[in-house]
Amino acid sequence: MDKQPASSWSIHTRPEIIAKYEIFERVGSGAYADVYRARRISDGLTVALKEIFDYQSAFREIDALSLLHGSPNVVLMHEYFWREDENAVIVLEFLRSDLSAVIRDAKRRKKKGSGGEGFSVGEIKRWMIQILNGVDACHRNLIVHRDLKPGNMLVSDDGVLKLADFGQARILMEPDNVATDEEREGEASREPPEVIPDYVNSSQKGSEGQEQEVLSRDEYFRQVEELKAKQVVRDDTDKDSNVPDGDASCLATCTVSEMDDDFGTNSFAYDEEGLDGGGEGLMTSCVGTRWFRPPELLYGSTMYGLEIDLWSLGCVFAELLSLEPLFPGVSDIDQISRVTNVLGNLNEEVWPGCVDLPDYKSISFAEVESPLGVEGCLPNHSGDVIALVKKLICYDPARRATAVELLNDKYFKEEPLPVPVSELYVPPAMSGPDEEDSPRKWNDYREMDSDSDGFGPVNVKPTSSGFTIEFP
Ligand SMILES: Nc1ncnc2c1ncn2[C@@H]1O[C@H](COP(=O)(O)OP(=O)(O)OP(=O)(O)O)[C@@H](O)[C@H]1O
Repeated sequence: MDKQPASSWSIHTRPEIIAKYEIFERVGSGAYADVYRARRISDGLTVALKEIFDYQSAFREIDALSLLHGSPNVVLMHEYFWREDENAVIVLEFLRSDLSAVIRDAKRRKKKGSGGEGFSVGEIKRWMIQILNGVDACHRNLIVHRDLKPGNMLVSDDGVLKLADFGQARILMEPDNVATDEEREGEASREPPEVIPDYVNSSQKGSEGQEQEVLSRDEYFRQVEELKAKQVVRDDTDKDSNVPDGDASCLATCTVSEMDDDFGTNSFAYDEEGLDGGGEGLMTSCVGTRWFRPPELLYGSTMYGLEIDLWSLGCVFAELLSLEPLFPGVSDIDQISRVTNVLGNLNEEVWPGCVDLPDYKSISFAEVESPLGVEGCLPNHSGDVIALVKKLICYDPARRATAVELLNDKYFKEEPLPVPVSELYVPPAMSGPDEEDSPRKWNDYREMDSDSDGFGPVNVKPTSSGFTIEFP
């Protein structure tokens, strides 16, 4: 979705927000959102204000973060602001860094010879345990994140990792709960309230305020198995059109220059393009970030489940081990080709049923005589850890290990043990303002966003309670 030219300004004109938050500099910008550092006026808490330009993406993020509220390895949503005809703004805990910066720094230190050979085994275990805990929380709640990558794993100064960016997440529902058309119409009018109260002191609640059901391990697996078997999903958030994402494949619809320009690190969700194939419960395959996208999506599947996150998890695991992306494809076809060179050709032997994938017949590669294997991508690593990565990086989604299965693996319990979180190294910010003392003030935005506002020059004057903007 194109950004509105004035979007990055609108947050500063929202009285309900500036009454509660002092907004500083923009700290990030993604495909669907701008993120600002801010201070909660009531108690001085530093927060991130995420202004989301896309309705569907906002709904997804709010729904998922409401369900996941209180999960230690998922970013905390304090509250959100939602008004008709305005961008949604969600208030998140502020985390300064992310795993991609941590990996980049480790790689830089390794190159300079100043920081050893990358992460220690104990560090890798601790990072992975945190990631797995976050993914397990999502999957227990039947939330498929659909865009797991190091850049979406935020990291606090003291080493706590939290999954973030749920703009592409889906909540999978059991078949019995799939809405009828009438129910969907009714739901279309359901919108979050304008402002939801701060969550900080509340107990863990679901998005509708109900107590969050705690699933037993058996119940969790039972639900996952049931979903795997039936593969029925309900999109709770397609309120605009009341249609599922459709069955158009990524290769059919997304192999355009845009896909080739992103160098594999940007996120895509093509839901808003109306990929309406009319199939009940289908999802788009055009999600996620190419380097972390599993084969089923690359081959155009629209019937997938939690397992897509497990493939991405495997890619992140491998990247922690080698400090290099596992499959850095430069196009979708190159992406599939890289996977094939490592895992061998995709056929019924390795994944029964793969011939039914929408794009299976339209993509073929020469026979790969001797695939590299995951071990070939991770030289100098133990057989144990490679076996673990292989449990995630395998063609057949049904064979991928769940997050909780991995967490229970002996690898994480044996020597060398995971280091304490406080011993994880988080690189200092490369640049940027002093967080507490010299925040960028309103006038900075005129310069920062001069290319993105549609207003022309404006006069911003601080006042005792906030600021005023004059449009000459
Ligand atoms: N809670 C937070 N604390 C600090 N910075 C954040 C926070 N959330 C997001 N950011 C920053 O803002 C950037 C964009 O946020 P995010 O990835 O959530 O937006 P998006 O538009 O959904 O992104 P994408 O293009 O990956 O889908 C992040 O890369 C990060 O730098």
